Amino acid sequence: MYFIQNIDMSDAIKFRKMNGIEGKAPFLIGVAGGTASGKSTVCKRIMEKLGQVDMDQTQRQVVCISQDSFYRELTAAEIVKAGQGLFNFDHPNAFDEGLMERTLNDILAGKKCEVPVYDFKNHTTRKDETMTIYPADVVLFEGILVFFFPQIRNLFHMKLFVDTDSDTRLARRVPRDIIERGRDLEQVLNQYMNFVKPAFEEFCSPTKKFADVIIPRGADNTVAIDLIVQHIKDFLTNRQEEIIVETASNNSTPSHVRRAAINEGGQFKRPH
Ligand SMILES: Nc1ncnc2c1ncn2[C@@H]1O[C@H](COP(=O)(O)OP(=O)(O)O)[C@@H](O)[C@H]1O
Ligand SMILES: Nc1ccn([C@@H]2O[C@H](COP(=O)(O)O)[C@@H](O)[C@H]2O)c(=O)n1
Repeated sequence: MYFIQNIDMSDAIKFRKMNGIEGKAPFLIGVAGGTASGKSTVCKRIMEKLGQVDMDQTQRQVVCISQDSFYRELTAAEIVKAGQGLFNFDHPNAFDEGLMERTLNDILAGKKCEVPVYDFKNHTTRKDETMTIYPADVVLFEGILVFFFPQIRNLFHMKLFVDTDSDTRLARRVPRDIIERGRDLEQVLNQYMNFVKPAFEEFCSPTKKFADVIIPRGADNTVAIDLIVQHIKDFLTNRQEEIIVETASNNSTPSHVRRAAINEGGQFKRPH
């Protein structure tokens, strides 16, 4: 107890970040659910309730990544089909599973990562832009098929499924795709009937059975979101307590040396 009271908390957290790379992986949470079920909104609410949204992204303890970043590059012929609403973006083959798995493994190893930014209007990733994901304690990974691929599913420490009824999802998807994703009404409805709905039934809905927590009604379900937030807070508190105890027993390394050990490669390393 004496040790704990004499430790500067901010130093302790930095030390855990340096240590965490070689020691503890971030807590990885998968958030699946049908299109427009509210996956992104649920993740946003979780981040808000944890006070993470207005924070500089290099300082965040909790970060969120979308599976949309991992749509694979299309061939010229596929891009033409996509423009006509004839490409199936809801099939598992539309994703770059390898890149997704490598990125999540890098995140679990505490590395800083560059994640593609997806452009729904052109059906491609932006060539000139990536999003930097800095090491964090908790990482949310959301998308329609995040539980479909066993190698990826098995990486999650906690699995959430956002379960919103399909009429509501369609009613949300139509205006979103027209306003934000550059589609017209006919395109959205054709794509929904030909690909989105059948693929949801074949590939997404069956993955609900893998979830630890099912969230009916998505972001409207404040009780479920509060329970999840409390679970994350407990995890962060336990981790901080471990840091304090470890820092106390490791106190031979002065704090200024530990801080200086944050190297330029974006990875935090233990001092030699
Ligand atoms: N509980 C809700 N009530 C009303 N609109 C919502 C709700 N949740 C999400 N939306 C809206 O529905 C659309 C899809 O939500 P989003 O969270 O992006 O879904 P997903 O990430 O599952 O595709 C967005 O325009 C969002 O603002
Ligand atoms: N070029 C693309 C790529 C994907 N889609 C649709 O996006 C949906 C997944 O995103 P959510 O935010 O809705 O989870 C998926 O259902 C694809 O049909 C697209 O329309 N165009």
